[in-house]
Amino acid sequence: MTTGPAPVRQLDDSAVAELAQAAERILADCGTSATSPALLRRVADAAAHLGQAVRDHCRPVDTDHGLYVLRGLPVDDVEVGATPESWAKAGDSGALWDLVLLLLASAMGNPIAWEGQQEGRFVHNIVPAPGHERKQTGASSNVLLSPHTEDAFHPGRAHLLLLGCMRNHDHIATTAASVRRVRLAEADVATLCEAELPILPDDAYTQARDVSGSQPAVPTLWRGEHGLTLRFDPAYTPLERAGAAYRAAYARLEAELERVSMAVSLDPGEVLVLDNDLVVHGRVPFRARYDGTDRWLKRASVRVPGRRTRPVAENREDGYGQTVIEAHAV
Ligand SMILES: O=C(O)CCC(=O)C(=O)O
Ligand SMILES: [Fe+2]
Repeated sequence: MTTGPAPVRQLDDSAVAELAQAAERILADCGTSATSPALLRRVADAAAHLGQAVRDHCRPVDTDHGLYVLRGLPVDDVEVGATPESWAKAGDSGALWDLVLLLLASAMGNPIAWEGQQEGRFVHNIVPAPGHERKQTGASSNVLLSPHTEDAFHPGRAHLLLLGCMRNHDHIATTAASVRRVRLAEADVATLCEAELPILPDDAYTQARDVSGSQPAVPTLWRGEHGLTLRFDPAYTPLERAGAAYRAAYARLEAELERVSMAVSLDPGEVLVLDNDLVVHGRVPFRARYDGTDRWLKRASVRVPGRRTRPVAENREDGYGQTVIEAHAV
C-alpha cells in the first residue's frame, strides 16, 4: 500500500457558491432529491449553465492515479443530520448534497441509476447497515471490501464514480489502485486480455442474482488507445473455472494492484472522483458505530458519452437483465 497524496482539485468560494445555490434552488422547487423527470430536467439545465471554473474542475482525470479529490464543499456536521441507519432509510437525508453531486456528475457526463439498486436513485447512500457487516457491498464494515471495478458485471457500468463524504469521524479509508501504475510482464497482460471468465452480479443487485442464463466470459485487461484499462472484481469472478496460467496471471495482477493501492480517507465535503476503467476501489475494515454518527458517503455514477475505453464486444452482453437508466437524453 502506498501512502502518497491523491491529486487534489480545490474549488474556490465562487465555484462552491454557484453549486450550492443551484442545488438549493432545485431542492426548494422540487421538495426532494428523489428522482423525477422534472428534477432531472432542472439538473440538466443548471449543469449546462455552470461556469468555467466548475467545468474545469470536472475535466477528466489527468494523471496515472486515475482519480482526484475535489475539495472545498462545506458539509456541516450538524446541519447534515444523523447518518441514516441504512440506505433504505436514508430518504432525503443530506438531499442538498445529492443535488450537488448530481450537478457535478452532470458536468462530467451523464449520471446513471440502476432499476435494481437503491430504488432507482441517482445518488446512493453508502452507510454501514446492521446484518451486512461481512458482505462485499457498500453496506459492510467488518471486512475488507476487496478492490473492484464498480458494477463490473455490466456493460453499462459507470465510467466515473463520485464518492462524496458527509461524515467520516474515524478516518476510514477508501482504497484505490490504478492499472496504469502496475508493473506486469507482457505475457501476463496478453493472458489477462483473453476473455476467459465471467463476472457475476454483486449482492447489491437482488433481482440479478439469478445467474442461470448465459454468463459471457470477459477480458480482465484491455489495451485501449490511451493505455490499459481493467474490469476486475475477484469477489464475483469464478476463478476456479480458469486454467492455471490465467489464475497465476490474475494473482500477479492482484498483487500489483495491492502494491500500488492508495488509502484515501475522505473528510466531509470532499468528493473522490474515480475513473472506473483505470482504478479499482475498495475500503478498509472498520467497526460500525450504529449511533447516527457513522461514516456516510454519497455515490454517483457517470457515463461519459462517446468514450472508447472498452472492447466493442461488451455491447453484446445483456448485463444479467439489469437495466441502466441515464439521467439525461443524449
Ligand atoms: O465505502 C467506500 O469507501 C467505497 C464503497 C464502494 O465500493 C462503493 O461505494 O462503490
Ligand atoms: Fe464500489
